[in-house]
Amino acid sequence: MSKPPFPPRHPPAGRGVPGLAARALAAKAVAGVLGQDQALEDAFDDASLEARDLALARMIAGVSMRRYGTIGTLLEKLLAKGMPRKSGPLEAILITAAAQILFLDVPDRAAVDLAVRLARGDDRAQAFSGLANAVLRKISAGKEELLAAIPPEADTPSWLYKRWSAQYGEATAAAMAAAQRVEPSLDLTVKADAAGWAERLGGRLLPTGSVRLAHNGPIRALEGYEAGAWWVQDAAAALPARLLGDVAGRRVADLCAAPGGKTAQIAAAGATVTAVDRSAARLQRLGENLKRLDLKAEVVTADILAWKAEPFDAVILDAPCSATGTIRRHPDVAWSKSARDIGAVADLQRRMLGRMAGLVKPGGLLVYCTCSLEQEEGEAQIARFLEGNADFALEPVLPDDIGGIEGAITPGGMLRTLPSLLPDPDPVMAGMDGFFAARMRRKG
Ligand SMILES: C[S@@+](CC[C@H](N)C(=O)[O-])C[C@H]1O[C@@H](n2cnc3c(N)ncnc32)[C@H](O)[C@@H]1O
Repeated sequence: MSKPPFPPRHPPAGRGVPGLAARALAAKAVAGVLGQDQALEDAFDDASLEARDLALARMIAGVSMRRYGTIGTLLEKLLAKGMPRKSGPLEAILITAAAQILFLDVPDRAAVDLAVRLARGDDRAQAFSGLANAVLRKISAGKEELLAAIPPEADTPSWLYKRWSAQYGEATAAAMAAAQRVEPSLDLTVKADAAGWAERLGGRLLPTGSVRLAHNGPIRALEGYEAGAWWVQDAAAALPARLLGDVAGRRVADLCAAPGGKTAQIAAAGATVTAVDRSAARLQRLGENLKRLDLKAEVVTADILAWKAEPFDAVILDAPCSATGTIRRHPDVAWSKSARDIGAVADLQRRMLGRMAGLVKPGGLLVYCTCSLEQEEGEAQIARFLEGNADFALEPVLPDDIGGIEGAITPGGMLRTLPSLLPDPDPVMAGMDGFFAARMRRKG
């Protein structure tokens, strides 16, 4: 599908028409991802909507991106002449309206009417408001039949699906694509008494130690948030720091640390942590998170490609990556990345890893991790690192390190979680992000 032109000129706020402002914001957010590679979440940062409308806009935009492949295929089928050119926000309006009709509990009539109003309110889209009305009514009238003709993998970009089939095999790629179509649960890492918090919050204690809740409302309203008893962290994201073992009393460097999920884990485990990140804004969030959790770390704003320090007992490097493992939580990532991005981040990761040897004491541990499903950013990086650093040896991940999920350990002894792991009869309670981690020890 073509990308919507920019900037979309949406009507001011649709004052007086209930629900219009939420739809306008959802369409703007989707247009931002598709046309400008903006992160979906950034669209909601400065939005001045009431909490209810903001939540609705987020939900509509989220499902629009999660099911963008399906919706795009349908629109291509129904628009005989393709998406009209120079139609401004029309495409984003259609995508977000189709998402409501097909996947949300919103009256179809309201979704269609508000989409037509939005189109009429934009000088580039208004000529196509009749077309929008006709297409959306067709979707509403034939939804079951239209959806039945689209395969589940349509919601994963084909370049990515091909890579996953080649890396993991067709059946696993299909299971991963299917898992990403479901809005995931909320996972928490707790400071202490995970079983007690699972019970108190009506959640479930996972074998890995995380607490899982079927919750998609505001986080701050949950018990224990203000008291700093837990933080939000996908079950898979909580595993790499566990590979450091017992860090109590150790000096540990957390590199590429913000917003601090792993810093909090390591500090809560009793280590003296140095958290390094080059983004001051993200480190500010790390500071706020640690303050709420009543945890401490030395915080350093620096580029780790240049940063020097006395060697540590252990180092964890959570390198910047293509983030393809986070698509179930951030479905926009699927549509804003390309194969080229993988090559670029892999090169940066290689350079970062190249500096790690000097930061680990003899006998100390190095854990490298990324939230990517791409082997160039994982297994291949470690193979290259070990080839060039004979004083490091892989220390294989053991089932006990990760709550016994043997399916997450590669034949080579590295951690490789997939969205299709942790199956559950309730799809919302299933799955985990795609993460890679390897543990290496520097010879003493
Ligand atoms: C995957 S995120 C880290 C997530 C974090 N470890 C956590 O668990 O919450 C990657 C981080 O790398 C940081 N980063 C990217 N390039 C960097 C560099 N050259 N030096 C230091 N930090 C960098 C980014 O600012 C970003 O915060």
